[in-house]
Amino acid sequence: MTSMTSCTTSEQANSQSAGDRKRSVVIVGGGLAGLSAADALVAAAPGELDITVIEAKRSLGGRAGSFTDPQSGTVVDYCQHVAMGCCTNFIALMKRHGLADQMKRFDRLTFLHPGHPPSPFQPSRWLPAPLHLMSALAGLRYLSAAQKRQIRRGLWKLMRTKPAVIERLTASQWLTQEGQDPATIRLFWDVILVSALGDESNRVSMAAARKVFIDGFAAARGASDVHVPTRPLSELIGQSLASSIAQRGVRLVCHCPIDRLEPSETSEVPTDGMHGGVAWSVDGHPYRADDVIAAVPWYRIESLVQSLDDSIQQGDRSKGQDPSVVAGSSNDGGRLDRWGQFPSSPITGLHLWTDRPIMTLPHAVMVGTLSQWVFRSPCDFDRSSESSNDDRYYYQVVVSASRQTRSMSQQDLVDTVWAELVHAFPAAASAQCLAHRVVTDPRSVFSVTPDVQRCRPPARTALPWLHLAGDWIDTGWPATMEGAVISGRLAASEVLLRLGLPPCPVDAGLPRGWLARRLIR
Ligand SMILES: Cc1cc2nc3c(=O)[nH]c(=O)nc-3n(C[C@H](O)[C@H](O)[C@H](O)COP(=O)(O)OP(=O)(O)OC[C@H]3O[C@@H](n4cnc5c(N)ncnc54)[C@H](O)[C@@H]3O)c2cc1C
Repeated sequence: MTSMTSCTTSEQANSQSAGDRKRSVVIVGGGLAGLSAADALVAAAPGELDITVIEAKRSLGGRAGSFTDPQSGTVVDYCQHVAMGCCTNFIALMKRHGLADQMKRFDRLTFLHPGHPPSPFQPSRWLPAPLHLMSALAGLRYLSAAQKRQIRRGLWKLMRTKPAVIERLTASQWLTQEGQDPATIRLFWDVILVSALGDESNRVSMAAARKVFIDGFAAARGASDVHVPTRPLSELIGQSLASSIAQRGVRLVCHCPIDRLEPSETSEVPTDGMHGGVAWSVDGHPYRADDVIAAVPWYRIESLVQSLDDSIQQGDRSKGQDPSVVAGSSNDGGRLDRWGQFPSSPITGLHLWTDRPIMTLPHAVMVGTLSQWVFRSPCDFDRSSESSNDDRYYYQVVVSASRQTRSMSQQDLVDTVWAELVHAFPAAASAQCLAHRVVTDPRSVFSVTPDVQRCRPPARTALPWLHLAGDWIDTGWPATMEGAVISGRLAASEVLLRLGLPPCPVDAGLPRGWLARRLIR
């Protein structure tokens, strides 16, 4: 990509003379949050800002990335990502950059339980939300009539319950309290929650769970559609999205880890009486800017801002503000040591290459098995497997909150998953698994526990020049591409407010249907 530079060739980042100097913004971290912040800034103040995104790795996109399989040379995602229809800010970002057609939308899922025939799950396109879910729920053949009644009762109660009432409870506490039996929790609520929140119902906050079921299913038709990338994420986000943002005038610097952030002590960053900041690269290069957005994961932020800890704690920017909305004020949300300690949850992607096709469905949700989702090669959706000329067929099985796999050998894991696939897809019985690769990121996502939910900071910090982005800040969303994109827009808004410009809007989601507006509190 021509618009990207590496650390050593990026001296021009600070080279403008004072006279023609534009106000500068450095964004540390080139994942979706950092790219979204750059996109929002360049759109809100075209030509007015000197924007640089600095990324530690050789490529952009962060966790939404891919690797090259050394055996076949094919590029596959570390882990399959999907967005739901309710992820309107992420989808809008892709649309703005002409990439929406590279995500394929599915309004029908298939649930597979080993003891039952396949269950299609397709919400009605005609009934108003939330009634549109009823026929889909009725079609889940592995649930008994009594379990479906329990689920309908639970969903009804959830619609009538305000998030504040349940924010201190875990999902399993609330579900048990509301009379959901363990089998119903395991076969229905957990199936959705573990894949949407990346963690189990006995850990995640019920308020986060409510968001999944209300915003992701009940509030609007189309909210539960899944959008699946048809190209590897490294191409879609790391290259196409990043290039498009660069073409609008954003400088991208890769392979340049930032060591620490400091306030600027020099007049090189003349400001409105407020100092800017300096992002120091590990090789000692200073990137000075009026505003710095730290768009790194929760487990990296502490080391970056360590030297600022005191000033963040003592900053007086919160004067006149609600203390609960300013990171660095004395509430829990401002405790730097808390952010770094957010618990994480692992997700495992099991990549399998077979000698023949094993499934014709594009993807399926697997229930009551170690495997949770299986995807056919997303690049293959528009071709039937039978007509593909490739001599190997690629599948990915995803296991979220995969702590239980830690005690399994890789071979045991592959054997277990393969046996589950053979049971679910008879064609797999005659197929040979030619190669496999297991990729587990132990810090895939932060766990949205009730404690974490209370401590997530806003984009604004007590230091006027420093703003936070990343899926872990307080966006109201769990660790998702949507949360990352919103966080970037919130951080960009802080920069714009300092410039006296209006903040950039955050899309509030799909409009609720008339009945949903009446029923959902
Ligand atoms: C296995 C897995 C499966 C997932 N599945 C889904 C899914 O299906 N749907 C969904 O919506 N979301 C999914 N997610 C979550 C989604 O990937 C993340 O929420 C999102 O990508 C986070 O973006 P981010 O920019 O906040 O953080 P990141 O992507 O982590 O980006 C942060 C960037 O900062 C860089 N960085 C860190 N330290 C420094 C430094 N010192 N200097 C410079 N740069 C630095 C990192 O290299 C990285 O590129 C999944 C995540 C994982 C890991």
